[in-house]
This record gives sequence, C-alpha cells and structure tokens, in this order.
Amino acid sequence: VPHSPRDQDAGTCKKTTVAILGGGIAGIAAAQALANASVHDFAILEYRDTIGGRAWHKPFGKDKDGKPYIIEMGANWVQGLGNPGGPQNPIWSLAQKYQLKTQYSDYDNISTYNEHGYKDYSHLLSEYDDAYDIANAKAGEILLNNLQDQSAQSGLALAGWNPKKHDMEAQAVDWWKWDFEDNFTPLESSLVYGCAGDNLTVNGFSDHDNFVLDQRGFNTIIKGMASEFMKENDPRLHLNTEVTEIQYSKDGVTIHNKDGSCVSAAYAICTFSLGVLQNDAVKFTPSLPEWKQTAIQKFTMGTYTKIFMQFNETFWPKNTQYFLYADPAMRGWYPVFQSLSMPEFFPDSNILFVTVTNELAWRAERQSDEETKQEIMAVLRKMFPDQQIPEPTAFLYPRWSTEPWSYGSYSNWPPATTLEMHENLRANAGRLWFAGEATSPTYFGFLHGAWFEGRDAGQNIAAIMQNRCVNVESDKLRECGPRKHWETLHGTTPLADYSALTGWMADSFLNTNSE
Ligand SMILES: Cc1cc2nc3c(=O)[nH]c(=O)nc-3n(C[C@H](O)[C@H](O)[C@H](O)COP(=O)(O)OP(=O)(O)OC[C@H]3O[C@@H](n4cnc5c(N)ncnc54)[C@H](O)[C@@H]3O)c2cc1C
Repeated sequence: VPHSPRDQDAGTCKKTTVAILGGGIAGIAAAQALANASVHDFAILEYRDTIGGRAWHKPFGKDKDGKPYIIEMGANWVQGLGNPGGPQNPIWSLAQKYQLKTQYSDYDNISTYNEHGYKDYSHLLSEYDDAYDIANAKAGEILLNNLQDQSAQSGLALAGWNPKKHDMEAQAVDWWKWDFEDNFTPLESSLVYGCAGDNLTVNGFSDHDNFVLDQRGFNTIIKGMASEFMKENDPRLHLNTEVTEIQYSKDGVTIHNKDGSCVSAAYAICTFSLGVLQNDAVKFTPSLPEWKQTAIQKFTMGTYTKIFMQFNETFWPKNTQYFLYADPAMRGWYPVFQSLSMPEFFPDSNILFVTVTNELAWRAERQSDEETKQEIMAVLRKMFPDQQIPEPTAFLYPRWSTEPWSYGSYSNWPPATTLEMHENLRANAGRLWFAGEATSPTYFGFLHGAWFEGRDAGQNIAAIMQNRCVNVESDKLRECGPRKHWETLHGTTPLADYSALTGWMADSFLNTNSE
C-alpha cells in the first residue's frame, strides 16, 4: 500500500488551473476546448502509458509477412457519419482529417444459423424493424408529452415484436438488433432514451457505420487532436499517473495520485468511466453528495467483449460480413460472428471475431482463454457442420470489467430513467466537473458523446473563468455556468428541460417525432 498522500497539503502540490482527469477522448477534447479559449494552464492525469482510453488496440495474430494485425479491443466503429450538407459526426470529421482507414459495415450482409447449420430466418429481421419503427414513434410521444418511460422490451412487445422465450431464432434476432449495440437486453434498457440515443446518431448524422481498420489504431484521431495543442512530450500530459483521491470544494480541487504526487487546481474535470465511479476506484473527499452517488449507481455500465480468432483458412462464406447464431439453450451464447477476412477488411487474414455482452461476457472473463475457445469452437462446428474446422492459430479477448481504468465498456440508461436523473450524473460538485461518454444524454456509449461532453466541460470552465457566461455561442442563446442538479428527483422531465444546458445537443429527435 503506498503511503497516504493525505499528509501533503495543497501548498506542496503542483499547481495548475484545470486538472483533467483521464486522457480518453473526453479529456483530450476538454483540453482542446480550454486551449482554444486561451486557457493553456492545465494538467492531464492519465492512468495508462498512452492517451485514447477506451479507444484501445492491441497487436494480434500475423499477416503473410509475420507482422501482427492491429485490432481494436474497444471502440471499433465510427457510428453515424453524417450526410452531405447535414451535420457531421465529429469523430467522422477527425477520421477524415487524420486519414483513418475505415470500411463501411454492412449490417444487411448477414446470414442466419442455428445449431444444425445454416437456416434462413432472416424474415425475423424485418419483423423486428417494423415493430421498432412503431416503438420508436411511441418513444417520441412519451418524451414529448413527459409520460412515463418503459423498458424497450415492453415498448417493442406493444409494437408487435414479442419474441417467445423458447423461440431462440427470434431471441437471436432480438440480441442482434438491440444488445449488439446497447450492450444490455431490451428489458434492461429504457425505451425512450434507447430510441432517442439511436435516433440522434442515426437521424442526426447518418445510418452509416464505418469499421476502423487503421493499423495505427483508432486512437490515432485522439493523438491527432492532442497534437493540435500539445507538443511531443508535453509536460502537461502526465501518463502512468493513477489518481487515487479527489478532494474538492467550491474553491478548488486537489488530486492525489498513487505515486504520492499531487496536483492542486482551480477546477477539475473528471472523465473517468461510469464503471470507475461505480467501483469506488477513486476516493472522493468529502464523499460525493447523495444526489451524485444516486445518479452514479442509477445508470448501468455494460461489458461488450469482442473475441478475436485467426485461423489458417477462411472456412466460412467469404462474402458474408455477419453470421448470426441462435443457440438452442441460451440467448446471447456466442451470437454474432464477424469476418475480417473479406477483401475490403483484412484480406485473406482468416480473422473472425465473436461478440458477447454482459452475463456471457462476464462468464467469459472468468474463464481461461482455452475454455472460451473450446465453447466457441463447438458453436462454429454446429454452424458449419460440413467443414473441417481447424483450431485457431491466434486467440485474444479483453476483460473489460476488470480493467482498473475502465471497469466495463460503456454505459446505458435503464428503464424509467429521467433526464433529471442524468442531469445529476452530469452536474458539477463544486469545482469538480464530470464529462465523458456516460455524461452525454444524447450520445452515451459513443466516442462522439464523450467528445461533445469533454468539449462542453472545457468550454464551460473557460467561460466561467473568463466571466463570459452569457451568450457564449453567438448562434444560439446559450448560457453557461455551473450545472443544475436536483436534490429531489421528480418522476418525469418537462420538455423545456431538454436543452443545450442539460447536454441535449441536438433536436433532431424532437423534430423527427413531431412531424
Ligand atoms: C468494447 C467497446 C466497444 C465500443 N464500441 C464503440 C464504437 O464502436 N463506437 C463508438 O463510438 N464508441 C464505442 N465505444 C465507446 C467509446 O469507446 C467510449 O464512449 C469512449 O471511448 C469514452 O471516452 P471517455 O473519454 O469518456 O472515457 P475513457 O476513454 O474511458 O477515458 C477515461 C480515461 O481515464 C483514465 N482513468 C481511469 N481511471 C483513472 C485513474 N484512477 N487515474 C487516472 N486516469 C484514469 C482511463 O485510463 C482513460 O484513459 C466502445 C467501448 C468499448 C469498451
């Protein structure tokens, strides 16, 4: 146990104006916003030896020349690119700026399987889509009229998609259409905010998702952002620095690190994941107020696990991107395989990966690689009964729920969440601000959500310090300043509360559904 840094008082700590806790995309976007507002005195404290956070890659397998491929453990898609003339996803703008290698993901290029091999149940995919459209309209109605939220499962059931517990093909479709994106089941997800999140990205930007294949890693765009306002080896970036305690008040913030060092700042922006906050990985002094603790525990952090395999041949159909598997006994049992061996991806790489979420992901995390591999091999042998399937030559998966700098993959809104509850997740506690994927009400779970939130926190703090908290953005009458929180939560949220001040960055959801 390292010696407690609490005996050091703020007077001996390194001083900075804004301490940015975490060097993921939210932290870097916050620093960039500060730099753009001429606040150059900041310090970024990052646990790992690199920036990028959950945009995290690793070398895997090998190509024909024996060189490993770079594959993404975390974020893998630019989701919702943008239409010509319409707003563009900032992640897509960055991807273009830094020439990130990506490839369109064709979710319609999917074949369906069960335990006896190929079986066409693709009609269920369109049945789901039809019901989703109805449920989505209903979600809009609930939001607009400030009615009570429900689970996505009940919304879908009322709209005509009600997969029976024993209909494993329908369950597989249900998983692919909902869990594959949201990480949680429809029963565990809010209808209103699940649909809103999807709409704001799909309608606000576009329904195109591009898969990142760049051999520099997805975090190239985050490094690119950082290079615009920081030099190589910039002394303001403190890598390998684990924050263990955050002391905050209305006057300032002092941060203590595991190595005994400390930083005192006028403001801090905590961008740690919801998982880090939920797991008490960092001590807050004083304890966070009850309204904040309640918000932290109210939202959910999921685990989304991609399990990568390389073989010495491509034994699966060469022109298919996705393979959906309906297990006879368990929903979500190695349900979706994705081929990276196609010409547009990693040609002839013989790489396939399968995704599992939550219960099944946690189970896989507790198993040895070998146990998981054998389970997957059994599934593949059922899916392709006529093939001789070799053992993989490389096999790799992350264990997100035990990574001490993340404790899970990304957040979700459970049923019956309200925007007010989320305002409390987002609100500052004195001089301590919060930003990141989970604090975005509109784009939670996405890189762009984290980007918007980091930028917003940085802009707000700069504006507060510079006394410009009236009409900071000339195009919109946007105020800034400390964020509102609710000591007492109400059951629902009036429409007027959906504004830029609460982080509701776009209004396409409201427009779409009021048409
Ligand atoms: C498996 C997976 C798949 C995903 N797929 C996609 C996708 O396809 N598309 C998409 O848009 N998004 C996707 N996401 C979500 C996306 O990765 C996140 O929304 C985004 O990266 C979050 O950025 P952030 O800055 O909010 O948090 P983070 O990236 O988590 O940044 C927080 C930083 O804080 C640091 N930190 C944590 N604790 C401490 C501590 N005690 N001391 C110091 N530093 C600390 C961490 O190391 C990290 O660098 C995925 C995420 C995962 C995990």
